[in-house]
Amino acid sequence: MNIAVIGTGYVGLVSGVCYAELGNHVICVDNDPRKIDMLNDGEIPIYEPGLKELAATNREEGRLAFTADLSSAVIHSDIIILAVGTPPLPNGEANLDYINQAAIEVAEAMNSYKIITVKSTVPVGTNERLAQLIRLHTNKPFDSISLPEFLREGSAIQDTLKPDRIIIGAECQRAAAIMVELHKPLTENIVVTDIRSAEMIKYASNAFLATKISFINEIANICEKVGADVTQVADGMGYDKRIGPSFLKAGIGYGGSCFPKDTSALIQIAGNVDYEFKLLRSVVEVNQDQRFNVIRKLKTVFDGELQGKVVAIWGLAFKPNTDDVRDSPALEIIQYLVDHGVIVKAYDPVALHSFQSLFGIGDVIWCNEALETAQDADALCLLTEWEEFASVDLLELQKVLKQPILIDGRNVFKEEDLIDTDFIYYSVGRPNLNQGVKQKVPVL
Ligand SMILES: NC(=O)c1ccc[n+]([C@@H]2O[C@H](COP(=O)([O-])OP(=O)(O)OC[C@H]3O[C@@H](n4cnc5c(N)ncnc54)[C@H](O)[C@@H]3O)[C@@H](O)[C@H]2O)c1
Ligand SMILES: O=c1ccn([C@@H]2O[C@H](COP(=O)(O)OP(=O)(O)O[C@H]3O[C@H](CO)[C@@H](O)[C@H](O)[C@H]3O)[C@@H](O)[C@H]2O)c(=O)[nH]1
Repeated sequence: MNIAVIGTGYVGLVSGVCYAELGNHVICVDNDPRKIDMLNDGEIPIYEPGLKELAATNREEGRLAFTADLSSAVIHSDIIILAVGTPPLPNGEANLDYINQAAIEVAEAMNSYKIITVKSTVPVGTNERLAQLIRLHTNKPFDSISLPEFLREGSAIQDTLKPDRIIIGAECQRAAAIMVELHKPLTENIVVTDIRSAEMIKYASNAFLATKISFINEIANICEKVGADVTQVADGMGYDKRIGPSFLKAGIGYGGSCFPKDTSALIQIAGNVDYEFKLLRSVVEVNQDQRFNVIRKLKTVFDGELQGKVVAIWGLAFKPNTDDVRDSPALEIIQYLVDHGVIVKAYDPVALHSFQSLFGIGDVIWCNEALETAQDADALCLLTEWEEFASVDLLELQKVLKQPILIDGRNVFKEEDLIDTDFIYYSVGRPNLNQGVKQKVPVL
């Protein structure tokens, strides 16, 4: 098939490259000419393992191209995939300006029948509204498809080439059949639904996963008070097939460009039809507070006095294997520390540059290496579970810190890792370790 993908963010780029990998001819379009120049120079604007190599192969083999010329991409394609951003508005609703604009541009460029597919996450009813908008700008025939995307950053290629399922929301059976054919090589689990249900499946899935995370974080908070270990609890729960083991990692709460925005948007979608989504409101509230456990633990070890302390931060991205810092919990944690007179030293193996631009010059000491960050710090907080941190020599780390205080926001270390160290160690939902395993202390 000839496919035009509009928008070269995570979703547009990864799905464009993967459709090319399946043997289709793909033109990826962006209205940011710097992105297109980078892509045409063989660079990839985002950090995503394996993407650069896969893009290069498909370009070399003539199946993948990048352009800022939306019209010519539309003219030469049978399927148009809209993958532009739908970021949150201040009230939590999805901002549909980009997708409206992209739809109009596509309509104005149309020269013949097209299948117009929406991969962006959009509120229920948006596909129908976009179809009306398109009809106002063209008299050429088209069919609408809702094709929600479920990839995760950091494992986006694997998620796209081997998805758990493909959801195709369609009114027209012929267009649905073409989309089924396109995705057949990826999975047997292709579910065709009506358009509104497809739109809802995306929000419901993200909201459910966010609920699992807030649930386990609350269990972790209770574990801390009753002396249980949340990692063992989650493990024990996960064997129940009805529960499953995934998304039960307690930590500092979820971040990223999707869960925070999509949970807020779903609360708004419900509110717009006069339904208060109480459960999801609580999920968001729990998540918002969870990150501050790191601060509460720091306050406890420093007897409430943070002013003038040097705190090292390991990990800025909202999860490992991405340089995306959108809605990363690290942002608020660091801002709080800076606002309360803490000298913050921060490091991330990949996301440092995206993060730096969000802070004032001189607010934070940015470091290029993990141990250098910890040097002479009064405490170290681990906020993203990058592989690199798990393999650090803890005796070496203890030596460079001014005080051996480690707040592990992601439960990276195990009790046995701390044997022979003098760390005062706080993690999430597990017994605190005071001076290695020598003394277990009551939890905060
Ligand atoms: N990031 C993810 O992991 C992920 C996963 C699943 C679904 N989604 C959803 O997919 C959508 C895209 O997310 P993203 O993170 O890739 O977005 P993004 O904001 O990173 O990228 C969007 C791109 O679209 C371009 N763009 C905007 N308007 C355009 C236009 N008129 N013509 C051409 N290009 C245009 C922008 O320049 C930008 O490069 C969102 O709705 C998001 O919720 C994201
Ligand atoms: O057990 C867990 C799992 C995840 N997280 C956190 O949850 C956030 C999101 O993680 P993840 O879901 O792996 O990454 P995303 O790339 O944001 O992917 C989510 O959001 C995408 C955008 O909608 C969807 O496509 C994906 O299916 C959905 O998993 C991160 O901050 C993680 O640290 C936890 O705290 N505990």
